[in-house]
Amino acid sequence: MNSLVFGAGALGCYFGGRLLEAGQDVSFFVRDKRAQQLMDQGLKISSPEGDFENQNIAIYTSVEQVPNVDLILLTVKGYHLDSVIPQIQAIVERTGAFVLPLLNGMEHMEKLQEALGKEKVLGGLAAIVATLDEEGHVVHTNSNSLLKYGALHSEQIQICEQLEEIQQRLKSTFKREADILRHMWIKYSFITAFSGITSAMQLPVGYITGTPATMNVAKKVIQEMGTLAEKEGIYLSEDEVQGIINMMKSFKNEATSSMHQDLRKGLPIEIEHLQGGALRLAEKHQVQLPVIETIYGILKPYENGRPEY
Ligand SMILES: NC(=O)C1=CN([C@@H]2O[C@H](COP(=O)(O)OP(=O)(O)OC[C@H]3O[C@@H](n4cnc5c(N)ncnc54)[C@H](OP(=O)(O)O)[C@@H]3O)[C@@H](O)[C@H]2O)C=CC1
Ligand SMILES: CC(C)(CO)C(=O)C(=O)O
Repeated sequence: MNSLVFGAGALGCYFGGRLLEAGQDVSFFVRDKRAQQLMDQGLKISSPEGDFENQNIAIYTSVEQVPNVDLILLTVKGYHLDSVIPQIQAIVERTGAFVLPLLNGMEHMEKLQEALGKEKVLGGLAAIVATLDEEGHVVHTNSNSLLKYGALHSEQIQICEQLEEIQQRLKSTFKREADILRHMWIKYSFITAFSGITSAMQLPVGYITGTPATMNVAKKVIQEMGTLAEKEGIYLSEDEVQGIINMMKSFKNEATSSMHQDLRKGLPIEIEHLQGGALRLAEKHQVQLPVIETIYGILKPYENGRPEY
């Protein structure tokens, strides 16, 4: 299988690196600055699952350079999505590749399906805590990594089977899920609470789990996301809702969301893609999400980085 990682940030380099390590044919679609950095420094991963380094990765910066690929791992941020869709579309039209998006959230799914056709877009999510350091190397900080994927159309069965075959050679866990949309909604519910509240508090998760009033806010966000999931045809059981709450408790007190980390660094945040996306879906279904709406309102000024005043 020949894969293209579109967006060589923390997630793309981590999973792309693991696929390379397993002997897969992998290339990276990047912008000029990142291309230079990867050519100068190579791809490096520092991880509890094992360090990895490759000094000679295949890099493309224009759609015309991309060879025949079977799978595109889409690992840009939500706020990049609209600008990359035409490029993805051009690659898919020429190569027939399937797209496995690993972005948090759900709004990208409909946009990608509209642009590429439902048969081309798999379901997927990533559970990992990773970031790029100042040299552009991946730093993976939790103990393991998990990539979940699954078919959303009968034409995707074969590519899922091909992904399953790779698993035994991978240091990361790639897990095929029959009900991938349910898993995506669980992750979306978790991240909407986790990212929104850690960013609004500007404090790590221990201040959610250790403060009953704040934990109550998290529970309300998760309940609101449950209501939304149900409107989208995914019923989250009480056990699943409790599982999402437990997920928050499983993090070390000092851990925090990537949104909070980005906010601290003055970088853009995925507020529109995550909380904004939930509100747009709520409007479509005519439901109210008052707690998410409040968090969205508090964080919106930080959307493009810390405002100067
Ligand atoms: N990091 C994590 O631990 C996790 C992240 N996620 C989700 O995964 C997604 C990606 O996150 P993450 O990897 O952290 O983000 P990063 O910011 O590290 O990476 C995104 C990459 O996309 C690249 N990109 C943007 N536009 C283009 C373009 N036009 N062409 C090529 N490359 C482009 C950026 O390149 P450039 O350098 O040029 O800006 C950047 O390297 C997000 O939705 C996030 O919420 C999910 C689970 C865990
Ligand atoms: C929770 C975490 C770190 C990993 O799944 C994540 O997705 C994020 O903070 O954006």
